Amino acid sequence: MTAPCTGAARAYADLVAPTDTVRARTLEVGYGAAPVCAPVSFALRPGKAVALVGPNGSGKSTVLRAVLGLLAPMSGTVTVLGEPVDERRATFRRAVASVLDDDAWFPALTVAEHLDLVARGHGVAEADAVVDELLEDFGLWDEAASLPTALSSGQRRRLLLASAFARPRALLVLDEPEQRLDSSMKEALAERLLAEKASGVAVLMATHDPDLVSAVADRAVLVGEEESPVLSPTQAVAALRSTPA
Ligand SMILES: Nc1ncnc2c1ncn2[C@@H]1O[C@H](COP(=O)(O)OP(=O)(O)OP(=O)(O)O)[C@@H](O)[C@H]1O
Repeated sequence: MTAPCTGAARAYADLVAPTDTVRARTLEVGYGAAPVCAPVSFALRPGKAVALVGPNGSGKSTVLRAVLGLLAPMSGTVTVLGEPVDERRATFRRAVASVLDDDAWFPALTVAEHLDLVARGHGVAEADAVVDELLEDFGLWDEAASLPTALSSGQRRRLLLASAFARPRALLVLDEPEQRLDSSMKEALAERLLAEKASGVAVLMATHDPDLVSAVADRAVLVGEEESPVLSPTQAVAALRSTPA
C-alpha cells in the first residue's frame, strides 16, 4: 500500500507529475541582472494549448527560450515531460518541436529537401508521404524545388512551420506562428493545431492573434510587469484586443 504523501513528497510528486508536458513555477527569465518580466507560472497538459500573450517586448519569446533550454532560468523552475529542461538530452529533443523567430537554412537544400531531411533525421518511416502532405497543406507544392533564398518571407515562414510537423513531437513550441501568414493559411494553421491537440500533442505558443487564441488556446498567460494569473481564452482575447502589439 502506498504511504500517504507528506507535504514535501506531495510537492515533489506534483512537480514531476507525468500528466504535465510543461510546468513552469515562478519562472524568472532575462538576459542580464534583472528579469525581463514578472515570474511566470503555468502547467500544460498533453492535448492542451497555452498561449503566452502580452505587448511587444514583454518577455514572451524569452519565456519560450527558457522552456526550450536555450536560456537558463534566473530563478524558479521549468520542467518538460517531468524533467528539468535540458536540450542536450536526446529524449528532450525528440519530444520538442519548435518554431522561433529565426530563419536557419541550409542554403543549398530545396524546400522539399529541407522537409525530407527533418523527417528522415527524426526516423519518420513514411517520409515521402509526410513531405508530400506538408508541401500540399502549407501551399509549398509549386516551390518544392526552390531554394530558401528564392522564397517570399511568408513562404519561408510556411516552410519553418511545416518543418515542425515533419517530425514526431509531444510538445510544439511556437513563437508567433501567425507571423507573415495570410488569413487562409492562419485558419489552416489553427485547424492543424486543433488536430495536434486531438492527437495528444501539447501546444505552447506566444501570439498576438486573438483569433488563434480563441480557436486553439485552453488557457493563456499574460506575460508582463505583474505576475499574472492564468487567463481563460476569453479573457486573453479581451486583453489582446485592448492592448496594441
Ligand atoms: N538576446 C537578447 N539580449 C538582451 N535583451 C534581449 C534579448 N532578446 C530580447 N531582449 C529584451 O528582452 C525583453 C523581452 O523580449 P522578448 O523578445 O522576450 O519579448 P516578446 O514579448 O517576445 O516581444 P514581441 O511581442 O515583440 O515578440 C525586451 O526588452 C528585449 O529588448
